[in-house]
Amino acid sequence: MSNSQSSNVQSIHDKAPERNPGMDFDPGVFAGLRVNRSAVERRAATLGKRRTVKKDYQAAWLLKAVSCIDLTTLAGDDTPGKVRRLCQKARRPVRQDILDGLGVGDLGLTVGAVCVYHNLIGVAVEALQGTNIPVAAVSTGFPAGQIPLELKLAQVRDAVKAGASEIDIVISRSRVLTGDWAGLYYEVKAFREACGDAHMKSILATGELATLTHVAHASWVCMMAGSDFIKTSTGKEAVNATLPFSLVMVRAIRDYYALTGCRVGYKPAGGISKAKEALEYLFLMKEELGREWLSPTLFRFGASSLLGDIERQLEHHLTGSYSAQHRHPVS
Ligand SMILES: O=C[C@H](O)COP(=O)(O)O
Repeated sequence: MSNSQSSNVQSIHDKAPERNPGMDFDPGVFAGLRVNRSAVERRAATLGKRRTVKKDYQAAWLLKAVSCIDLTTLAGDDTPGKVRRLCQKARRPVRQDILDGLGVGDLGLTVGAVCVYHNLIGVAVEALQGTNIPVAAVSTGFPAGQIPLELKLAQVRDAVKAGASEIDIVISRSRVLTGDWAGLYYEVKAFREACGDAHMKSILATGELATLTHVAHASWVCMMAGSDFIKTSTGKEAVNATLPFSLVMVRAIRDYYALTGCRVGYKPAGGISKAKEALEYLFLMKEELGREWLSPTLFRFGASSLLGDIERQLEHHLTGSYSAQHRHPVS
């Protein structure tokens, strides 16, 4: 792999994060927007098409994907020990012998963040001391969000106090399903204020929003209310991240940028476990938003098992058994 390819992976990780100040609630901006499902699905299908790309570029893109992972554990059997092990992996996500084999030496490569439940924030903060890896905490009654607003706000403030610098909030799906866009805006804005200096990612739970038009409108409202990232799913819905949901959301991000000049990040999450899928998402970001969004400051995968497959594919890449099914047009 060339020096410029490997330094690209490291330098994107050191950029300052973007912030979104939000804007006044204005339903006129999105009310007329309707999403054509079949057009979106046709476009999504093209992202999954196989084409070949030079093996060196493939490895560089997989390393970039690693730097964009929110390495996640959100399970009932999470323990302090499990979170400490995850943080160790976050510090050195790819085995040194693989990096040496790729010719990139000591890249200083880490994942984008470690994402945990509220009660394990302190453990993760301690285990990541001395690194610049942020701790992300899921909040506001994750995953369903079915608790009172005061409890949600208290949870956000508490997570920040415990050391989380990224807060993944869940929106109230009922506000979307009943068309209460102003209610959604003021709720998310209150979360934004409770986050203080922490970054806020708003989880739409797209699989529970009934229509792609709702996904587009909810994306707009969350961005207007000051979300730094919009995120598809909790990983707990029946349908989580998909390319059609992603297309709708990144196009809303593109249009919000055109209107406000502000870059909002994107986080597909839930069920993304294969290197090939990661490449499809990177391709989507590059095609729809441009290279600027191919950075952990503006793009994250929420994933608990993706890193393992990427590491396996990088290893296969070295041994020459990198499978044709993983070739994909990402450069
Ligand atoms: O936010 C992240 C998701 O909960 C992770 O979902 P996953 O376990 O399907 O990768």
